[in-house]
Amino acid sequence: MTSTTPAPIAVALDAPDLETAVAWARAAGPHVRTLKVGLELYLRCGREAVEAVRSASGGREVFLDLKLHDIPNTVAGAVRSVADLAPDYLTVHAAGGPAMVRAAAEALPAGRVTAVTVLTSLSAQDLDRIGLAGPALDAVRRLAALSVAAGARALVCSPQEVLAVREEVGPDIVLVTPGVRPAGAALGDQARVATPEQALADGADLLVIGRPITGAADPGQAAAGLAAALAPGAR
Ligand SMILES: O=c1ccn([C@@H]2O[C@H](COP(=O)(O)O)[C@@H](O)[C@H]2O)c(=O)[nH]1
Repeated sequence: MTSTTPAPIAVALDAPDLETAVAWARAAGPHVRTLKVGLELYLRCGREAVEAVRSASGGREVFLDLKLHDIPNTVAGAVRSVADLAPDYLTVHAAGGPAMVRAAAEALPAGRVTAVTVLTSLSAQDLDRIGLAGPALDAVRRLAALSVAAGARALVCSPQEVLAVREEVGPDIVLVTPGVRPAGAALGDQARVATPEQALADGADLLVIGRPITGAADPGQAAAGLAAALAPGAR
């Protein structure tokens, strides 16, 4: 089954080797808008992973999830090092501060610097322990606003915060939500989660989904099933 309009899903290709990532990209590519290359794959396979995944998926968008977090000068250099790969999305941690986000945005004028607000694996208790007192939503809103003011064109937040973040940053910023789990799926290490249907209803633009697809016996079929369930007529 091939979906005519690819679903607003970025499949997280968290694979231990390039062969597996390429097989997942080939299987899921026809059904989804975006393929995500994260730290596991990039640190093992490097730039080759981006080219291979793009080509195996038939030219889908590439989301390079490196979550850069360092002083502004170092982050700007890191962004310049991957700019020629032309990622559609490249992540930095919003907690690096406005000067760091601005340095990244200036180094990638053609792509979307995407600021990660608060990791979706962190619960209220975790946030308390690391000294981010108060509800996650407060920190997410604050980091979202400062990142957009510094030039980020996309944000990562949990689906539980997407409504409030949309209200904070308006309609032009792409809101990306990991922590997405189909009803009944295992949470794994994700803490702040919602179903894909709920995330889209609340205004998410792109759902990051990894293990519910890549951990399935048939990742292509899992991606096709999710795409069909999220098609405009099906919701
Ligand atoms: O806050 C964040 C930021 C990034 N991620 C990444 O998304 C995927 C989620 O994979 P699942 O298997 O669906 O849990 C993964 O690559 C993370 O590095 C995130 O989960 N939360």
